[in-house]
Amino acid sequence: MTMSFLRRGDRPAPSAEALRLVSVTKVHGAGGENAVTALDGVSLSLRTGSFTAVMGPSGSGKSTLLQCAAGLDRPDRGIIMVDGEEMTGGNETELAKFRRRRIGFVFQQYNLLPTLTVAQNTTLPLRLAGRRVDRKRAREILAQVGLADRLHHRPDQLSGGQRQRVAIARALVTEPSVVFADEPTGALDTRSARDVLELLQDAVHIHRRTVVMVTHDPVAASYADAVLFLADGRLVGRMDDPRADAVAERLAHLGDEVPIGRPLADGVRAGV
Ligand SMILES: Nc1ncnc2c1ncn2[C@@H]1O[C@H](COP(=O)(O)OP(=O)(O)OP(=O)(O)O)[C@@H](O)[C@H]1O
Repeated sequence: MTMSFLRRGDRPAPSAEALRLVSVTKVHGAGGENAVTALDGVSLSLRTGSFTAVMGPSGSGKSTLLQCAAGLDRPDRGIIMVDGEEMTGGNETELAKFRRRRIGFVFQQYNLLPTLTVAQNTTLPLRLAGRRVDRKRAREILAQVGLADRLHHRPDQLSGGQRQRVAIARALVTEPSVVFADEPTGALDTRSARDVLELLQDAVHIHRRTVVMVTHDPVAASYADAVLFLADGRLVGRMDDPRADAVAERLAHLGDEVPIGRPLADGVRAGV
């Protein structure tokens, strides 16, 4: 990697809130006989410049949480605020605009466009948002993720780890308030996974982005500043400065826990 990254413990000063969820509920198939409550009154608050992992058993609602928090899906109830601005109001066009301005995504399967070059994939969100494409900035950001010499390659000429680094550059190019990563290391070998996780750490600790990452992997989660644990659509625990072995241990006992947080006057739960 070409970037250095700060040691854990070198935290930014306490600051503004990047993401807030208030009593967010999502029912898949609402009204039908197969309705599933995937999120059940989830409230949380994440500060700007934090790196949070979301973990929980299969079916606990992690992807649904990410999709709702990122504005890719709409909750049935509750409020989502990004940088103090409510995302949950408005129509589809407004929501898409909001997302393009404020949100970045990294997916497990990269989701790069195969016919575009690395540089073109990276700047695509700027073009979609009708913003000026600053090629120098794109080159800089690709250099930061170690791909300065791959600008004109196409995705099928890259390794999985390199593709995911393009996806990170693409997520960061718009300088979003929050980057959501859904199993970003799920398809990678150990070494490439470490590179990707270090880049996400850099985005947080050097560039003060806010990252929320869903993962099944306790080692990946240990790169975050904190882990939130979900079970049955509810937040049931939080671990600061997570170590992989402690995360694995907590995951193994998740079913034993009760939802955390006592409702506060404004409806936000304490402790999350
Ligand atoms: N489109 C859908 N229609 C019906 N039910 C759904 C839909 N999407 C998710 N669910 C259900 O909602 C619950 C939460 O799903 P979700 O995908 O958010 O869980 P997850 O924690 O991300 O799981 P995994 O770790 O297996 O990816 C599950 O019971 C799932 O079956």
